[in-house]
Amino acid sequence: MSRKKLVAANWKMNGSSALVNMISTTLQSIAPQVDILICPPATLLSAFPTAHAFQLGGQDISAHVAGAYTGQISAELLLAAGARYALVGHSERREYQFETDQLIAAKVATAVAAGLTPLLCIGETLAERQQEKTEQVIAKQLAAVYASHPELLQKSVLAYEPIWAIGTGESATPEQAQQIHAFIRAELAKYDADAAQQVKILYGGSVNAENCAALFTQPDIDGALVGGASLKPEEFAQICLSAKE
Ligand SMILES: O=C[C@H](O)COP(=O)(O)O
Repeated sequence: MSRKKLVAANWKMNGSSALVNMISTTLQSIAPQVDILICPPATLLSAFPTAHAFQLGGQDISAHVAGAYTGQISAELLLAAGARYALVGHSERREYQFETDQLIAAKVATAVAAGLTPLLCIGETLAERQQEKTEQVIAKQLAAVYASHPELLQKSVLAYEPIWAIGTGESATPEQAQQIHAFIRAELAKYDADAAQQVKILYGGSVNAENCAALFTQPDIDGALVGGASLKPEEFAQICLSAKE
């Protein structure tokens, strides 16, 4: 099964209109050759030029459709601002905003119902890895979303982000990542065997221009979710080019 690679940028709480312009210019010639997604802070979504060959995404989405939810951003608002994807369940939201598996499942369903592609993030902490609980943790995170709603899988993209590798400079090795990606795909096959073969599973955690090529050669790694390196247009462009088939 060949899956086209997707390289996604998560700017987190960084960025500026100057970076929007720089990245748009830098990616102009690259974007048609590889699937690229930029997830800037929501306030910058509308700053992107309307004609661009990459996709835009939100970094989060409300589980609610509309209403009195101060500070939250609905799927409809994201769509109106040009987004076609939304990150859901990033570990920083699970940790700092206390997001539960149940809330994350509701957000995935809300995104799909509105026509946004959810990019669901999963992964284990260092302590969980050291206690050999990685597979158990990931199986639970996946089951929370797909066990009762397997139809959501064919509309999803996933990202495996070991929390110990995020922003630390210590990426998982290609072999470590591949092992977990294969496990994720096997778990997903329990819910929808066809969709499990087609779903893109990105790797995230200290991806940079040096380590991306080796990660992209692994059979179950379908791209990357890039944090820090996505704020450097030239380096991000190199990562995107490495993903070219
Ligand atoms: O969403 C992106 C991930 O958290 C990875 O961040 P990083 O590339 O800075 O480690």
